[in-house]
Amino acid sequence: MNNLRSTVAIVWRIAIPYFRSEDKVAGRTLLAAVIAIQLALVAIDVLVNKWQNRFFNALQEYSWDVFVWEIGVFVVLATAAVLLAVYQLYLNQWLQIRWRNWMTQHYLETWLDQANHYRMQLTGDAADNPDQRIAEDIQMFVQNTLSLTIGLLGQIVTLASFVVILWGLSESAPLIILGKELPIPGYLVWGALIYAIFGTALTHWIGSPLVDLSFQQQRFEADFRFNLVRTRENSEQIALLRGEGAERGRLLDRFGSVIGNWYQIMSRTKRLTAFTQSYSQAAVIFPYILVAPAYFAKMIPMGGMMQTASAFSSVQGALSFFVTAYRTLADWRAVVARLDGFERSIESAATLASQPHTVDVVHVADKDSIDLAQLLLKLPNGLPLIAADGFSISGNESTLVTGPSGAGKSTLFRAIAGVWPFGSGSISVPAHTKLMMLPQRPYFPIGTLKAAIGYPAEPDTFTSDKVKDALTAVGLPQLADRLGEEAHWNRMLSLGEQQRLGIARALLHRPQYLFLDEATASLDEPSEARLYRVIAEQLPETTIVSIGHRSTLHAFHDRRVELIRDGDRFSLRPTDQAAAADAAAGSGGS
Ligand SMILES: Nc1ncnc2c1ncn2[C@@H]1O[C@H](COP(=O)(O)OP(=O)(O)OP(=O)(O)O)[C@@H](O)[C@H]1O
Repeated sequence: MNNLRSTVAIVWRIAIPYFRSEDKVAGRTLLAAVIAIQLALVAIDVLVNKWQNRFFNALQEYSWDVFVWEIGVFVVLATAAVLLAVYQLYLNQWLQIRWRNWMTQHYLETWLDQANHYRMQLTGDAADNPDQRIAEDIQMFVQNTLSLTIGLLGQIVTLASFVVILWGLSESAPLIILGKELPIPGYLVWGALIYAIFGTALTHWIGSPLVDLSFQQQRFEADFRFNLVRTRENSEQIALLRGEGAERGRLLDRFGSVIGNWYQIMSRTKRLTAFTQSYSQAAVIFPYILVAPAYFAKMIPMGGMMQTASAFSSVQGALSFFVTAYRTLADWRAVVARLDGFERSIESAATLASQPHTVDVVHVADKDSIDLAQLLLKLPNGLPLIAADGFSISGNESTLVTGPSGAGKSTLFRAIAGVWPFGSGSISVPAHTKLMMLPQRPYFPIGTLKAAIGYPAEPDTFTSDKVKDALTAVGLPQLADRLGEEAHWNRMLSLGEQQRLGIARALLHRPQYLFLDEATASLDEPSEARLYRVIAEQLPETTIVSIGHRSTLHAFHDRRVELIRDGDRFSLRPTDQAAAADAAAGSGGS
């Protein structure tokens, strides 16, 4: 029960924002229309039930005129039912796509907001495969929430309407057992109720493991798909390493989980279907058995018996809603749990950035330096990585950061960019200043070359001439004629070419601070030197901060700082101090 209550609370939390959003008028109107049609359909069911009484009595009494009239009545009722069903589905689908559209936009916004997507990965992300949650789970959530709630509402109204009819029929067709009349008021209603309670309890007992199995199935499917995408993305490496065999094994391993879980679902579903099918087959005959004695005792006519059977099946059907919808309910609860986990994961990634014991990145007006104060960067597991205090990167003073591999140079850049939350202390950066980070392997979205270079700006932000100039400046004039070509540029260009494109991006964006994290390391030294000269010429106002291991880079920077080991962490020191520290350590050791 608690479980059900918490699921309903979660569904409410996930579903209600749409009906309060800017699209609320359309959403609420469509929902109201779908509900109104559902109620109208129940009303038609009630009319058809009463019609059955008249129709079968006309048959029994060989009354041709009444028979023809009732056929006409049926045609009208059936036509109305068909039209209502068609428009209910149409409006339902319309509501689904609007709701899904809103939820997808909302999820994309919060997931991509303030690097939440990145922090979610860092924290070991409880929400696996966000792609699946956004692409598939939202769609399933919207579709199943609508079908289940509208279905449930329809069944409640059906129940209320038919219980009254069935109660009345119980009086005209009293219960007769072994020739004796048993005066139980509303016995047909009680019969339907006991039948449905028994069915629901057994269904739940047999089917409850399906919720977990369904959750796992969706996860395994998403894992398998994600690994296929990774194989496709890294196909060159796999081909060069002859890794196809290993890859096949790994993929089949993942697929094995899909299959294994599916077999469990099959076996559970088989048991559940065996029960639900027997249950609904028995439900066809059950009301006839109850009222047959009264019919054969000639206490009710044929029409009365047919009406009773149909009313009984409506009440029993409504009461057995959970039996028939169990499989959908199991899938739906799994989807609800997955979306809930995703929302929580985004929320904790967002709060992680603003917690008191994290790195505080403050934007200060009227200053032109980046200052690190009492900064201690940590790994996600809490171990210290880098300490820096009273350290500044002044505007217009280019800095080269060096240090051993794994010392935390890239992490320092991540912290300055405001995406590394683990640690304490503060980093103040000038307000309204454009910082740009260029990693060793720049990212280019799949699309036109022009859009890929200008990323993350809108594709038309830079004129084609400007982009061509930038390409020529970085030594890629041969790409200048291909600006409109769509491709997967990360896969198509060499790493050196990608790094040149990265610099072209910086030339277009003209940031005040440009952080180059081994962003030219794949180029030969003369080409690297040429690129640094181009940056200095074309971006004279830009402060360069580089990470690099080559000594040839020294010439292009005003000062050097080094990360040197200091106990369990690395400290940031200007190289003259670092050299002194090294010398001291050396003399101490000898
Ligand atoms: N997401 C992460 N989760 C856990 N540990 C991480 C994560 N990112 C980085 N690290 C660890 O932090 C340490 C510093 O990594 P970082 O990439 O900053 O080093 P680096 O000095 O730039 O190294 P290199 O010169 O080899 O590029 C490494 O030990 C790395 O394994």
